[in-house]
Amino acid sequence: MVTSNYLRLRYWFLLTGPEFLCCKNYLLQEFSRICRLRAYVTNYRLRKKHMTAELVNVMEFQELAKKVLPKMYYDYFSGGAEDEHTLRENVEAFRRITFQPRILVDVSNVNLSSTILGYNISAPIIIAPTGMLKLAHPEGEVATARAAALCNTIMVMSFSSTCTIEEVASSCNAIRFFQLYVYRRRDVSYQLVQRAERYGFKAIVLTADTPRLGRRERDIKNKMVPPPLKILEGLLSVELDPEKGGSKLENFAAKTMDPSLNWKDVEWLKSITNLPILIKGVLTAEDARKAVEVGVAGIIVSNHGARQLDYVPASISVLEEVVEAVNGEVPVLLDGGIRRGTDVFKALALGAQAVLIGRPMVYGLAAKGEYGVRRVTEMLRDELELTMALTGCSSLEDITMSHVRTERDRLRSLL
Ligand SMILES: Cc1cc2nc3c(=O)[nH]c(=O)nc-3n(C[C@H](O)[C@H](O)[C@H](O)COP(=O)(O)O)c2cc1C
Ligand SMILES: CCCCC(=O)C(=O)O
Repeated sequence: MVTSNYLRLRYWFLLTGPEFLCCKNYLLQEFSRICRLRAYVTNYRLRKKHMTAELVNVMEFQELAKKVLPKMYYDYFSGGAEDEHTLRENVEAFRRITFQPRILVDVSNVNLSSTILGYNISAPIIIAPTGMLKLAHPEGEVATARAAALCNTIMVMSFSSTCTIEEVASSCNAIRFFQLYVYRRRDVSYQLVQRAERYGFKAIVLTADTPRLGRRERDIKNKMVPPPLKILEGLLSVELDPEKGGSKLENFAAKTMDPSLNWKDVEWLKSITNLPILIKGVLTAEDARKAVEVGVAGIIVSNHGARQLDYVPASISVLEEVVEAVNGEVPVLLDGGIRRGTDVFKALALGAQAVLIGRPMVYGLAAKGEYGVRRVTEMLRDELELTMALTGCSSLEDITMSHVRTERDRLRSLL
């Protein structure tokens, strides 16, 4: 207990130091200084020790992230809702899809380049919005954006960011989309949409699966404390209930998120921005049709990395029916559980135009900063390229449903 509190303080001070220096007590200040120093040294040693070891896949980044992060933060990043059934399913469902490769196809040139909403990217692999990245690395969202720029891909910046829109925008020339949470204080969401547009973000990604935060029991146990969200500086300050136990993040979300958000609000969003709007969190054909009807520019099939409602299906399991319902009217993207280039291929085969990657990017960031995010992106891209070569696809257009065998196919063949 004492050790875990000590660790919590140690890393809290390391990452958010200046905010805490309001403590009047001299002893506490000294304690904080020593804690930060010790955390810095420990972290540095751990990073250095693993710096030389070659990591060969994104799961190894997760192992390294687990070693370098304090438990509270690793649990926040890696955890899911309640029993974490969907968390496991997101990964397992990919494993149940197998390949039907074609042979004797000329694959001496494999082309992965792709276009999303008119923006050219090097591969259909983009960075999902993930909140509070300074808990993973002191350079947080800025390092992530720089990696996106180097890999020539898109970064979706989270509304729950520990850097400001301006910091991220001025850090590099990455193609950036802005993920939006609609707050009870609509003026806060309004202001941030305006700023994103002004600072060159290319699309708004409206997350629609979070009227309330899912029950994340690891965060409850750890009494997860969110860091200051710099993105909200000057716009909103939230007083967390000191008496309330459990996850302070949950407390924060309950105070900020607008649970009344509904389909009509997409009209409101369209009225305040000229940017294309993608809707994130679609899991059914019905909602996909509604999204098309209200005029969104794209759909992201997602269960929020299994962090919201447990026992929803793995996102890959519902992709086919969403794609059928959308009938090519807008692009369909997918996230959740992608850990291999083979997973990316499977999603593309079932109709996704691109995929978003959440946790692996965070693990890359935690383990090796900007370089780690770049390596994760490159690893997935290289694996996708190899998968294409070995299935007989030299371009993304060549990838079809006939290259994979799903559970649906297996059931059909039994009839
Ligand atoms: C630590 C963490 C923070 C997240 N924060 C956000 C967020 O701020 N906004 C959002 O729309 N989705 C958020 N997500 C969900 C991701 O955008 C994405 O849907 C999910 O991570 C994909 O699953 P994967 O982690 O298995 O790749 C978060 C996910 C994680 C793991
Ligand atoms: C209050 C929301 C935090 C970011 C988020 O969406 C997540 O942790 O899944």
